[in-house]
Amino acid sequence: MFCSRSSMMKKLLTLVLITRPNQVLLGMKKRGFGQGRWNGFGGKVEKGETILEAAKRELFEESSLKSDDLKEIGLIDFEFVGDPQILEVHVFTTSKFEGEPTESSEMRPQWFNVKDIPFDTMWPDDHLWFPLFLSGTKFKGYFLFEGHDKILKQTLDKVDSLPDE
Ligand SMILES: CNc1ncnc2c1ncn2[C@@H]1O[C@H](COP(=O)(O)OP(=O)(O)OP(=O)(O)O)[C@@H](O)[C@H]1O
Repeated sequence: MFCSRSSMMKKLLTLVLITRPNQVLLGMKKRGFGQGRWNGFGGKVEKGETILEAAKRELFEESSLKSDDLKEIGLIDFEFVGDPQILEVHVFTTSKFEGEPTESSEMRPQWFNVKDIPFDTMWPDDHLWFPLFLSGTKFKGYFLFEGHDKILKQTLDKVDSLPDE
């Protein structure tokens, strides 16, 4: 199979943010990448599935929620100094879902008021783009990290549409 240099260097990931009036559902990551931080639900896109399918699957695996209404709202590239692989994170949101948030081996879900989002215990990029997500504005971003706590470079732009739509 032919893989272009850019696709070889990219890892596709999903991130799903579930909302209800004035609240957002976050999960405390219990293990693996981003352990100890609140985040949306998501993970790696597996072979043979679309990005949207991966988003739905990870949402269900990590929170027990199902949704057929995920809308892509953001696209973020993350780069880490010393690592050639870019993480391409597709951010989805919906307020239409079924089920009760349930703790999984990976995530402990909790509703947060939008005025009370625990940015101090989240990835440092989140407080920069959450306002766009919360206001329903589509966005594209790029963040260069040194380690997991420091952003060295960033871009963040509002967009009218995202490539996969
Ligand atoms: C650097 N700044 C960041 N800011 C906000 N969110 C970030 C992030 N970097 C990664 N993310 C998200 O973190 C999850 C990791 O998922 P991750 O545990 O690696 O995937 P998956 O569940 O497939 O893993 P296992 O195969 O079980 O290890 C995934 O939603 C991804 O979008």
